[in-house]
Amino acid sequence: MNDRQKSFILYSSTNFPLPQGVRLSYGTAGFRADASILQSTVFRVGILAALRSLKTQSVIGLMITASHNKVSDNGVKVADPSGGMLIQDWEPFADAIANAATPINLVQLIDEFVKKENILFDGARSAEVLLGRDTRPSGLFLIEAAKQGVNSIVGALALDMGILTTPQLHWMVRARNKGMKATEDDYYEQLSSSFRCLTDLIPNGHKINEVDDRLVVDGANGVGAEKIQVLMKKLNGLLIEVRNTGKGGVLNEGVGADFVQKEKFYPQEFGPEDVGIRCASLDGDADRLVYFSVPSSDSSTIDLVDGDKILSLFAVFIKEQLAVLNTEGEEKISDDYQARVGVIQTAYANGASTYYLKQLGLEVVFTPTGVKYLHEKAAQYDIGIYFEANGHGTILFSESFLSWLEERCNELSSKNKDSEQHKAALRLLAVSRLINQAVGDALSGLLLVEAILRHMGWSIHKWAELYQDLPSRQIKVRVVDRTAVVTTNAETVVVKPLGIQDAINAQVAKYSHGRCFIRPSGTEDFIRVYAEASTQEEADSLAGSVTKLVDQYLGFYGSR
Ligand SMILES: CC(=O)N[C@H]1[C@@H](OP(=O)(O)O)O[C@H](CO)[C@@H](O)[C@@H]1O
Ligand SMILES: [Mg+2]
Repeated sequence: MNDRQKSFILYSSTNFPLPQGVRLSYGTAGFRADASILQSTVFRVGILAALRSLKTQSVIGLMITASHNKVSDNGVKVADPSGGMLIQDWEPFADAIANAATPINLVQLIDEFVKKENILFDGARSAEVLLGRDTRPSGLFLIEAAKQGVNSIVGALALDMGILTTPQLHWMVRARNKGMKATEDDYYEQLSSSFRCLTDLIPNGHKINEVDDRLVVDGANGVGAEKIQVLMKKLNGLLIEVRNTGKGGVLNEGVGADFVQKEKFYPQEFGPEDVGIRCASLDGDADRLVYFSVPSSDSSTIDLVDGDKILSLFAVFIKEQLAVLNTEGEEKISDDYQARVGVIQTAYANGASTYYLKQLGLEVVFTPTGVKYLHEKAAQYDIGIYFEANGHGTILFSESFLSWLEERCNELSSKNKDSEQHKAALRLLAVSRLINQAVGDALSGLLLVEAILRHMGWSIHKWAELYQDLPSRQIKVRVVDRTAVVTTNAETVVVKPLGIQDAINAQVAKYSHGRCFIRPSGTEDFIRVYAEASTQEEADSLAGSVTKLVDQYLGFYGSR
């Protein structure tokens, strides 16, 4: 870095002093904190995004959101050139600059990093960062901080894309870097045209009745509520009633996918009068999706259709289409290709879903919690389907599989356009265009669910009955130091503190279908205890006894 560049950063960073006593870390989902202390962090992440763009010679994304957290919080995360999360190698640098005490320290850290990464400032290169934010009021001043951060790198351009869902920004970054159409309108166009393609290919006779046709969406009083209404205008024949649109309600307060999945209770503006209706819930930045229905008018709980069941629905459909494509017969395709399909889950996936998916003959693998791990694993397959139980997930298609599929589709089309094989190939191609290839996306996920339910002729109840969830219980336990817990095997086995895993095993052995694990949360100061068993009482009791073990081994601070 030359002196001019250094003094540029030095000068602009004096406008964004680090608040006293603040220590932040780029966790599972970027930096998150009370919005009032985030300006310096966002400014610095703006610098990081510009450097990442210089390094990769690609467009980078910067999103201001705190997802399902409360409205007074905010956060910032970076989208890499592929549209995925920031490469993990850069996270320590993000941590270091976010916590640099003075502008001079900051410049020093950047200078060292630029040398280490061999980032060239030769004037021939430029950097471009797309900025997006959710509907939080604090997004307005934080986006200004981000712009100044980007602009403090000579030759870097910050493009403010306005209010977007997180997946829309990731989608745009990916599309820009692939030289594809990349505006917000292009996003709606791609989703709506591929949805139409899927519904046009629905086999005759699969009609669902009027009640099952109705879909009501909880927009979490956030950005997804507005965007889904824009999308809906482009779709013929899919009527969506949107509630919790932000007018009158507070973002994520008693609403949204996180609330619905964790509390197993209907969100505000929903209730007994919605018995039997297919309902869906988005989170605050619309990258999570769950479905639910209200079983009866006197019920105090809901029938939750979580990320595991969305995954299962997608897996059933993909498997079915692949089987049709590979059928022996007149239209047998010349160049057979056995697509490697992988299903990726975390330890929080309900055991019944894993059992179901394995019974279907699918390869199921586990990764640690956090979509960056699931996404990375899914990218190793021709078709990688991943979901967290909380509703974040997508389906990734490999480039090589897609180009094979396109060729086969052309071949089949010239032989017999109406063949079942041709239709299956068209459907798989449409899924690859509909479902967001960059990151989990509630809007594209919702359209795929809707298309598949129509294809199958299934109601939400029929879908919910794919398998019966095993009763489970999650408890958050506060301990003296949660980093004292070290896990292995996709977080299912504790290696430290010594002895606790044997004690957990001894408890689990007492229950039929018992399963239990503990891990430190990556986003909150808690140890999470997860337990599953044949009955709710047993799951509660197993979680309770393991909570006691956590208190015993790690120091008691209280749990809830
Ligand atoms: C049990 C659970 O829901 N964990 C969530 C939560 O992570 P923790 O590390 O468990 O705090 O937040 C992550 C980011 O949103 C999400 O990826 C993950 O699924
Ligand atoms: Mg989210």
